[in-house]
Amino acid sequence: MVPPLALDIDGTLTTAADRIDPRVFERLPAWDAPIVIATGKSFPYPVALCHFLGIPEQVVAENGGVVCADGQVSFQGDRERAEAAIGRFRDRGGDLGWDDADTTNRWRETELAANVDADEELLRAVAAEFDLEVVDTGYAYHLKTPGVEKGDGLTAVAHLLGLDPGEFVAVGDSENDVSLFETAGDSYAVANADERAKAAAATVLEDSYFDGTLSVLDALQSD
Ligand SMILES: O=C(O)COP(=O)(O)O
Ligand SMILES: [Mg+2]
Repeated sequence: MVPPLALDIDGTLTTAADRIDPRVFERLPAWDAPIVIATGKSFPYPVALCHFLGIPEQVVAENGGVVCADGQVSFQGDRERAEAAIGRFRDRGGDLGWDDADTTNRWRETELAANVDADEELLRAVAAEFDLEVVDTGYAYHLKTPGVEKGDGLTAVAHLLGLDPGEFVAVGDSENDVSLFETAGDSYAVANADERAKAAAATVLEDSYFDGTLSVLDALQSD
């Protein structure tokens, strides 16, 4: 029997070119245990991924800010505080680095994100003034409420599914996956992972991006 999975998106289900690896569409729907998609992206992205994979909408979005499973959704974190902080960031000349549509933040409910080209030092200074924290995923800077974490989201989803979070195997690539690795029973960092993720994972994989994730799926299926 294969274990339930907690999978990050960016850097983990993607290629080096930031696309979903096409093999995700073969392997995830065929997985014979629950899958939780745990991401820093806003809620519609993992929901759409689950929808088009044809798997249940079991999702941790916004780094733990949004949790969805069993037809229920809950929220943690203070978007208004993040908005106030971004107001001050802009007053001091900061720019989040998105276009007018800002599809990165448009549907965000509990935190806000800046482009990796944004002024990190200014963002961190403003975050400290508002008792917020900045998480660097390598794909964006997330201005979030401390204590809201993917790992707690996984615990919430697991309980909704009648599972223990320790039954899950987690795969991820960046510091926003550290809590996921600490919560799951086993954890893997892909080879492209940042140093914090590598230090927190039980195993650092030889392969990068979805090649690394696939090596975990193959090994779990042959156990
Ligand atoms: O939203 C991000 O910055 C990264 O998303 P991820 O958690 O799926 O890697
Ligand atoms: Mg990632």
